[in-house]
Amino acid sequence: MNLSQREHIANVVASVEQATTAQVLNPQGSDAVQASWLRCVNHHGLDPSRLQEARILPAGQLREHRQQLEELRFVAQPGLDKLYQQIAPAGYILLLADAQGVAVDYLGDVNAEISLRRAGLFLGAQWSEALSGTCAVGTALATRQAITIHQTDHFDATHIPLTCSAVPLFDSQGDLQAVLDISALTSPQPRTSQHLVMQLAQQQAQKIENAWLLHRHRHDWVLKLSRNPAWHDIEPEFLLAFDAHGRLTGLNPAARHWLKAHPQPLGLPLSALFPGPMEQLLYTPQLEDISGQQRFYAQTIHPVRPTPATGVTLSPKLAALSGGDPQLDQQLRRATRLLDSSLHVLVQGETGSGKEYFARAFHQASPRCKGPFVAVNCAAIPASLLESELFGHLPGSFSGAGSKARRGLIQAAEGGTLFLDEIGDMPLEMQTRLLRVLSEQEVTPIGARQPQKVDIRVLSASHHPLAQRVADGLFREDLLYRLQGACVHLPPLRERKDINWLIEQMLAGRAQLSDRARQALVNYRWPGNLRELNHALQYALAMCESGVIEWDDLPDTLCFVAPFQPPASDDQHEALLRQLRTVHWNISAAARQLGISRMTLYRRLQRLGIQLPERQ
Ligand SMILES: Nc1ncnc2c1ncn2[C@@H]1O[C@H](COP(=O)(O)OP(=O)(O)OP(=O)(O)O)[C@@H](O)[C@H]1O
Repeated sequence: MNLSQREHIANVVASVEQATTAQVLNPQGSDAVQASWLRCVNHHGLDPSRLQEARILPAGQLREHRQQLEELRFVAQPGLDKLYQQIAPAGYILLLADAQGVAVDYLGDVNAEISLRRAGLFLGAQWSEALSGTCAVGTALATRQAITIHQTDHFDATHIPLTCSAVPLFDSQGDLQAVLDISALTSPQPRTSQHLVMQLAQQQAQKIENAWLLHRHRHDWVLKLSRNPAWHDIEPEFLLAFDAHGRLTGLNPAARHWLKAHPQPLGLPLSALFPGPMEQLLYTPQLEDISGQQRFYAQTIHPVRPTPATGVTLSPKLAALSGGDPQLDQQLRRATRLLDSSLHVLVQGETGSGKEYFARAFHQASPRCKGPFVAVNCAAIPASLLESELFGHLPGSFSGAGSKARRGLIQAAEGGTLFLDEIGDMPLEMQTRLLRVLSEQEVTPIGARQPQKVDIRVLSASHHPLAQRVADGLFREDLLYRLQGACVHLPPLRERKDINWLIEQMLAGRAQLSDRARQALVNYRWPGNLRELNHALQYALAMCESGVIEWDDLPDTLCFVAPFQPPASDDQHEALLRQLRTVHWNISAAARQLGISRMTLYRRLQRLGIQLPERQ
């Protein structure tokens, strides 16, 4: 450890002590760097006297992080290249980090690779506050603000030669997804030397956000708005994406700021922002906002027609859910396209149609597969317990909370997927809390003052039509728009063309089906869908003794339904009577000849209405 490192550590320790005291008096008193040092010590348990080398993720893990941000990386690439050309001559490097602080893209001088790698200015470096202390990427992620962490602003004395300027990147849903960072191994001492670097990073970040929105919403209408006509074509100020019904589906951070009076702008109708019908608004070159206070130069980008669904290869984990049913395959192709996005997904389908089964497969196929899958049935947990189950609580925070803190299921799903079944049954006040979790990516356990960061993807399902719940005032519309970032619809079993495949899957080679039994299964309407089919087959497996499931082995509900009162039953009746007569009504002998058990034969007799002759 050199002298300047020792001095730095002493300074951090003294500042944190001082700030801790000051914070008691004035919680808002500390600046961003000092606030971060405090978080490092008090929240992340870091010790400034323990120097940490830069951490670089192994290639396998890095690949996963890169894949998760594939769409953004693809869109950002030209902008990153251009920015690097501007900064490279001055000795700077460029990093694109994901929301966990991992550098997933890197542009730097190959001649300085060894020093850059050692300093962590390299692909795969982990720059979260929790691991590396105060640093531009980590602190930008923690504060959701652009920040320069210059030399001794760093918490860890290892990093004090560096200067780093980072800008958070938000997607069109307002979620912080990445950080753009410009760094250098050495720099002049005054922090003002970094002012222009920060300006460059901010300008490029804004362009990347806009390009990402235009790419992601290419199938929507996008309204470009500017207050200044000269720059309108070059750099529009606000971007607002709308679906075909005129509902806001995405917006850039500037537009979000403009609409800050609406805490949850997604889902707002265009008519809430501008007077007049959508068809007219989208073709008007100058717009006045609904308050009549602001005028904009406007231009509309028309939706690109979606590419044919057949162009997508199904993810194998999702492909395993279908035996080739065209309706389901189409939904699975759509789901495959959603895997890498962070959109929350609403899964629709009748009871028992496999919504939870699908949700598990989706989680397994998604980049979150290493994280947990937590399923919650909102209707099965009493409303009085649901809140603490979901959000967790501190000891003694309500009567019955007990003396121990409890981690909620939302936090249990950290880094993974939360499946909220029967979400339509969630009480309204809890919907408000859930909305906050989704929009802020923070959860506040009951009784806690400080929210805690969470990173979850929510898949939800409901047998209530949610639009109707909204119309009845029982479900928050803004929450619905959050949850249905995308929808997947699972067809009912009666419409599926792959029932034979499903049957084979569920039987898993444990028995075969007679033709008649198969026919009954295929003809039945299956109000309970896959669950009912599974139960019927389990029942039949328990009943059948010969390794072949006969019609009689199926549950009664299947054998006595209208579509399957087989016209063949007269023939069957006659054939069975003939057989019984030839063996003189010896049930065991008849069963042997038919290759079925006596029990099955008795059930068959009962169904066909054949009475045994009275014993003499
Ligand atoms: N793809 C599948 N392959 C085999 N069995 C399946 C499949 N999908 C669902 N099942 C069976 O159907 C049952 C019901 O599935 P699941 O619980 O996913 O339905 P659901 O739509 O979530 O039901 P609910 O609406 O009642 O919540 C499962 O327990 C499983 O036995």
